[in-house]
Amino acid sequence: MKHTIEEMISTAEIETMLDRLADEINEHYKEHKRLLMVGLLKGSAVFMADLCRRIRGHVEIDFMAVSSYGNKMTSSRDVRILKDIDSDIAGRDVLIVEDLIDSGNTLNKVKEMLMLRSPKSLAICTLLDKPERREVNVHVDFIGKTIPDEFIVGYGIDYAEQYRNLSYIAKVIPQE
Ligand SMILES: O=P(O)(O)OC[C@H]1O[C@H](OP(=O)(O)OP(=O)(O)O)[C@H](O)[C@@H]1O
Ligand code: HPA
Ligand SMILES: [Mg+2]
Repeated sequence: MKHTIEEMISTAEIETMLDRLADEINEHYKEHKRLLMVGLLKGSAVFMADLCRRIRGHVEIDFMAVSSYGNKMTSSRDVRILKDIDSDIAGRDVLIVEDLIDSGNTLNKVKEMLMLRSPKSLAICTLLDKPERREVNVHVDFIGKTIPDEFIVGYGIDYAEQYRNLSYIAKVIPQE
């Protein structure tokens, strides 16, 4: 699809969001023993790298790969688990780190799967939330920013695998 992109959230604004989210997470988990941060590949890789370095105490990171969008702009609702986490999460405090919640299908599926493994707690942190697009309800504990219904890219988030390397977040504008 022919398109252009337009900056929506600057690098400086992302930094401010990261600092605030880290403050909230550090406060929430101040008594924790071994927090496990679970990122959903590939979109959350950049966010995870920046967020985990702001979290204090014993922190472990792990990744899961799930994909529902492929090269399209709408959720297939068929959320496929491509790679599972390596860690045993029974009895652990687990924080899912996600770049973006759109329809909610991805996180709904991941949360359901991880809950079956009896974590001590399971919370969700997302950099961006698009509530207008929700198809299934998911409780989100930490939100960087609520955004309108635009297809976005950058800072780890792609359109057809492009733009993950941008240091800012942009919206995609389709062209004739
Ligand atoms: O709330 P949803 O409608 O499920 O959409 C959100 C998910 O979609 C994108 O991932 P995608 O499946 O494109 O994989 P990627 O992270 O590898 O880009 C994004 O990174 C979220 O994980
Ligand atoms: O806005 C988006 N951009 C990129 N990937 C996505 N997956 C769900 N929503 C989006
Ligand atoms: Mg994607």
